[in-house]
Amino acid sequence: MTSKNPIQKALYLAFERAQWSVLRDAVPMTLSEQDLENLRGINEKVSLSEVTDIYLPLSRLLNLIVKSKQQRGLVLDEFLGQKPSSSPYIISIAGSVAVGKSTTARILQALLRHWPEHPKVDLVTTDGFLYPLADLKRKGLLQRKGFPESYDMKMLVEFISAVKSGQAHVNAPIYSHVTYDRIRGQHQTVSQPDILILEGLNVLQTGLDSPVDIRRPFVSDFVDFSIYVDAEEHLLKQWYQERFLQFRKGAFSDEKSYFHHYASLTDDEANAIAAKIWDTINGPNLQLNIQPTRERAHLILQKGQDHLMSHVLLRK
Ligand SMILES: Nc1ncnc2c1ncn2[C@@H]1O[C@H](COP(=O)(O)OP(=O)(O)O)[C@@H](O)[C@H]1O
Ligand SMILES: CC(C)(COP(=O)(O)O)[C@@H](O)C(=O)NCCC(=O)O
Repeated sequence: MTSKNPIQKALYLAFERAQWSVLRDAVPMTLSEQDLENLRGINEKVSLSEVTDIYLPLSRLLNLIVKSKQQRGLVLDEFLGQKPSSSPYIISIAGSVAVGKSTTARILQALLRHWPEHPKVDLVTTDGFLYPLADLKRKGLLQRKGFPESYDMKMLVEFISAVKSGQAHVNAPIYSHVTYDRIRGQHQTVSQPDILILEGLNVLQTGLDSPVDIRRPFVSDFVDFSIYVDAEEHLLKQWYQERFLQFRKGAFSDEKSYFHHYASLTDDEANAIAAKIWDTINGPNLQLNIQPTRERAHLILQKGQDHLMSHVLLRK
């Protein structure tokens, strides 16, 4: 739990890890060896107990919530005397840089696909909606990457609005952590999924947080269920540094990598650079723009040491 800004517990039903995990007993779904193998492929560091204790109960809860929304849609269609129409159910996942949003999103995508009510689950990350690197440099925003002003929010809102309205094919730009930039000429097409998971540090932000046009719709206007992944900042900084070291050994060795010049650093040097990036960009962004949105979420997943989930908080 982040001690500096305690969560308003009165807003939530709070579950300790053990209380939450027993809810998995009611999951009428088992994972085959192959499923487990596939989940391993998402992130080999994620433990099996994390999947069974935390993510299976969560996928069951989400399945019940999505089903009830789908049933409500059918009732509305009958009432209006119209042909069955459907719009994707949108789940958003917010949280700090390096908290594990994309890992959480990919596990949930894999589990939610198992439910017969919603086999088509797409995943989009908001990184692609960062302005291209050249624009960020031109606008002097390189040291503000990840801050609200570094995203093309108009483009993001138009994207999510088009998906929600049931448009047949909607394109999203793709971001590369290797080139540190939007990939030119490539996009991801979203074609009427049953569920869309939208993952990014900004998905709970509104224009009210920064001096931009407050009349325009926000991402959250199109989101049906929002999740915030939370952890104390000293852990987040440590996870960021660990990921930076991993990238240094892997992706940074690619000549196209934006951080290629870091590939030859010692571990200590790389750690110091990652700490500085954290202290000057990602840490301030967390404190100013991300953590203040936490209590807008329907569900908060709280992580402790080793990424283990310690508490689950569900909005009453
Ligand atoms: N459940 C988990 N168990 C172990 N390591 C994890 C877990 N989730 C994320 N990580 C690790 O933490 C780092 C950040 O995760 P990532 O999903 O890339 O975060 P984000 O998308 O929030 O920036 C990565 O090195 C990832 O391997
Ligand atoms: C692209 C990001 C804004 C968001 O990333 P994510 O939460 O997906 O890790 C972030 O990774 C980033 O580039 N931050 C700027 C400072 C840095 O970490 O290089």
